Amino acid sequence: MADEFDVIVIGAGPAGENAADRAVRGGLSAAVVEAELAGGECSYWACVPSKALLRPVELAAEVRRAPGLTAGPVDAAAVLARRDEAVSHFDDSGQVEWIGSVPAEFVRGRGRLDGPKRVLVDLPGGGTRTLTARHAVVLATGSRAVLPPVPGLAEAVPWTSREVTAAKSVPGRLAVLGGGVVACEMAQAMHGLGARETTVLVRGDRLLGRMEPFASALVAESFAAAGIEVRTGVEAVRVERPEPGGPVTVHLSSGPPVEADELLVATGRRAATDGLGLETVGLPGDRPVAVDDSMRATGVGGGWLYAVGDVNGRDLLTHMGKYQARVCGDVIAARAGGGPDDLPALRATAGGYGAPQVVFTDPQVCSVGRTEERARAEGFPVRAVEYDLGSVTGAYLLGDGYRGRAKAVVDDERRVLLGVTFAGPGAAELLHAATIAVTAEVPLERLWHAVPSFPTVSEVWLRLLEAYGL
Ligand SMILES: Cc1cc2nc3c(=O)[nH]c(=O)nc-3n(C[C@H](O)[C@H](O)[C@H](O)COP(=O)(O)OP(=O)(O)OC[C@H]3O[C@@H](n4cnc5c(N)ncnc54)[C@H](O)[C@@H]3O)c2cc1C
Ligand SMILES: NC(=O)c1ccc[n+]([C@@H]2O[C@H](COP(=O)([O-])OP(=O)(O)OC[C@H]3O[C@@H](n4cnc5c(N)ncnc54)[C@H](O)[C@@H]3O)[C@@H](O)[C@H]2O)c1
Repeated sequence: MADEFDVIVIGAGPAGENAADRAVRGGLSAAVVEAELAGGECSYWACVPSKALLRPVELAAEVRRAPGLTAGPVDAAAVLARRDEAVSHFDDSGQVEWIGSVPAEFVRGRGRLDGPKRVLVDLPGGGTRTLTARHAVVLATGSRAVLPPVPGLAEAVPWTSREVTAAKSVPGRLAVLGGGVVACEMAQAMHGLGARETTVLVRGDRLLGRMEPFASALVAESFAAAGIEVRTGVEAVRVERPEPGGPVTVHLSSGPPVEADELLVATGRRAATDGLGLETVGLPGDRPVAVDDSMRATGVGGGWLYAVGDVNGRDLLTHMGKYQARVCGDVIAARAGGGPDDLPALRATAGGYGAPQVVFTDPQVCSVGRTEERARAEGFPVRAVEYDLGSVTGAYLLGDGYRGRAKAVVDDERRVLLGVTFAGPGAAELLHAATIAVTAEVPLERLWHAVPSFPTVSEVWLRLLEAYGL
């Protein structure tokens, strides 16, 4: 059977769904092809379950900081049950229905390119369906966890982000390889749910290596206080697991080996391009699909191929993938209709200076724009100011021993913000104000008139501006 649509989207994660939605809003027809579950990694094995696991752990920490309240042990079984609800028990019928309501045609199966504007879908029951696109094909296939080539690691069948977010029980002893976002969030969630011996094995010299160093230090301090062991400067050199599912031993470049009941590997992700047929359109199949700011794949004749979300390797974050997808769907509709395709709203430029991101640890770490190190490396005339969040009355009132810090990186000539980082319990909701200030390049002299309410944590904005000299 051959079918023709204006736009064919491969991958129904948050990015693919949004690309289809915007293209249809622009007057085009669309088909969305999905090999596993509509909603993608984010809904079932990433953002949603990880935050469902973290929230009670975070709340217990909040309660412990509040005088007069007592936090009992977290009921792991209840938290896992709530997580199951949050992932709809791996039933994607709600998402499939939503795609139908766009309206777009949902096609279940594994899609692959077969030359320009042609997509072959391997159907779950066998057989292949051929789809052709009148205007565009959008790749939105996401990313997959990487297993580094450590001897014995693959044979040990460790957990990746998929298994830890879908865990049916909590191991007593957990070793975590990696020091990035997945490692930190999941170490904290599992430890809070009962993994009494949790050991994080970090190759570099600190956790969250892409964040401001003070944020890494605050998370490390919190982990130490909670009893999560962090070993920095260590490489896994060999992994042993004599019995499938039994204890696992990680041998390290220095120091004693770590024995655990489960090993989580959280050492980054790679674009999901396997078997996607990129070679049939002249693209390499072993790397993210490079795109321009309209999300059009570079190096493909005719300009009909686009890539949004994790698969283009730009910013591996759901909100950034969805943002790219809105631009992509709109720009495809504009180009199909012969309208102007170069309006500012038709270019995804937000990632270029540093995407907003929240790490949902306790303390939360959130940042937007450039770190001081990056701003200096890019040659900006930088002046950075910091302030102790715990000294802000609104933060002090949140609980005993509130620990946090904020930093603003300022372009000292233009007197606009290049980046902002907050680390502290409940800091996540501070981030969007920073995102607006950084994105809109609000001059500090204007920001001075944005008066934060008393007593809120946002008063740190005033303190940062005072520290700068206003
Ligand atoms: C543990 C964890 C926690 C995270 N937490 C957050 C968070 O809190 N906030 C945040 O912003 N980001 C978070 N992320 C990142 C976020 O999950 C990704 O950035 C996001 O899912 C990317 O969306 P996407 O649509 O590009 O890809 P995905 O969500 O990966 O969706 C891609 C879809 O394409 C399908 N697919 C792949 N190949 C084919 C094919 N050939 N044919 C048909 N279908 C195909 C897949 O089955 C999948 O459904 C987290 C990631 C992890 C691992
Ligand atoms: N809250 C959120 O926004 C959130 C949560 C989870 C994941 N994510 C996104 O998902 C993506 C993937 O997360 P991640 O934590 O897997 O990747 P990451 O890139 O954040 O961290 C990977 C870590 O593994 C280390 N590493 C790499 N190779 C290694 C090796 N061979 N041995 C030991 N350590 C090694 C790196 O130094 C780094 O510390 C990130 O880009 C992140 O933005 C976002």
